[in-house]
Amino acid sequence: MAGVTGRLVRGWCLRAVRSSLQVPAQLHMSKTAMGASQKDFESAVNQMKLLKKDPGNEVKLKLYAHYKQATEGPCNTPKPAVFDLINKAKWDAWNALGNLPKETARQNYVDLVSGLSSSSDSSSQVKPEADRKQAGYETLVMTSEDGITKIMLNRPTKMNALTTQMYQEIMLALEAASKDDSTITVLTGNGSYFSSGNDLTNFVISPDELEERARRGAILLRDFVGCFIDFPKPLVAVVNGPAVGISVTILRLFDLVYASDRATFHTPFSHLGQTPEACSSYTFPSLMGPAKAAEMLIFGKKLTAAEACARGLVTEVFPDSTFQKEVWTRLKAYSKLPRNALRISKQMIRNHEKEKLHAINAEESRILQERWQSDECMNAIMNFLSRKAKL
Ligand SMILES: CCCCC/C=C/C(=O)SCCNC(=O)CCNC(=O)[C@H](O)C(C)(C)COP(=O)(O)OP(=O)(O)OC[C@H]1O[C@@H](n2cnc3c(N)ncnc32)[C@H](O)[C@@H]1OP(=O)(O)O
Repeated sequence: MAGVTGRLVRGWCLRAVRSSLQVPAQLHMSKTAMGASQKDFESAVNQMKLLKKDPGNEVKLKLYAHYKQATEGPCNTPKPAVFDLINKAKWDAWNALGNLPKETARQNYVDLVSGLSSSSDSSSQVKPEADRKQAGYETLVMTSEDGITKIMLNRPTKMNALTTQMYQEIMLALEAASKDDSTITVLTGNGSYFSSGNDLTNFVISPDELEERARRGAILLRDFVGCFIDFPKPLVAVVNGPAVGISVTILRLFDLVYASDRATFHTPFSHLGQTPEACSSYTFPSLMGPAKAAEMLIFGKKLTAAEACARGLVTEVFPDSTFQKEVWTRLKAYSKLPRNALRISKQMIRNHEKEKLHAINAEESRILQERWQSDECMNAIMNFLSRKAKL
């Protein structure tokens, strides 16, 4: 395996802390945080060994921190060096708990494990409707009003970068929206960004996991994009700010794309040692011609909203100061149109290409699976995570 991969993951000693690194997707800190006995805690630690599903780094860190706090008390070890990314992230998470009492940390750990166990009991990937409402979404805000279901990406402090959990929640949200009684479905972002694309910390893994994680990543990508290809109702992107990577390429699978004049459109795949996804290797050249598509997808040229509109990727651009008001007024009017007519017309427009898009999606995902294991890709991620490079 590539040397740089080893450096990237140095310190993420999964086996040593295995029991403390598995955290549920639905985290609920106990309000009665003093109740878990040492026996409950030990049993929770043992339960972790049986879990198969990886909940993602962000949640793993939370459980790691509570485990350390419960067993060792407040963090008083030296802060790891800035390039020791994994150990620094772990140290930060533990240190952030301050003087949280050991008993509270123990209870929180038990609660976390219990949530994870119940979520991993579910064998099907898509939960029944009632369950989903109960579980809610951690990374999205989903609302339904005036015939419009709005799915809002909700990690504003991370520029709505897409974690594994987020991809999964978006798929669940789309599935729910496809079945609800709304007319239109909207995807937008909370905060200043629409989305900064794939969360690059998704790549923080141990070297021996790389091949398997790349394989699972490719399946996730294929399924995620597949949900957009098959989405049966009018789908609208309300691009409230800059969009990067997959949050740009996916736009061609929407029926309307409204953008603030503050939005930019950036696909820096080559800079990241990666290649296009979301069918953009086919949809972009057919939309804007191969030369303009190459400028974006191969050379990573960042477009303004006006340029993206001129290339047909954006339907209409609005001044940022009136963006929300104008867009939602327009969408509310559209949502009063006959629902079935809208749906059937959308399907008539989209159905011609569906099969082809699924084949392209599968091929792009396969190619990315290889790219993610390359030195080029790992070096680029390393540079971003160590703050040597920004787009
Ligand atoms: C399984 C499916 C895979 C699909 C394949 C998809 C591919 C892609 O989407 S490729 C595109 C990937 N995205 C990027 O390369 C963007 C990386 N981010 C940046 O270059 C910058 O963060 C920025 C230009 C988007 C914003 O810069 P700035 O305004 O200076 O803000 P910060 O960099 O300080 O960001 C605040 C905070 O958010 C974190 N963050 C932002 N984007 C990402 C990201 N994509 N991945 C991980 N983290 C991200 C950033 O690290 C900061 O975090 P803190 O330092 O903890 O505050």
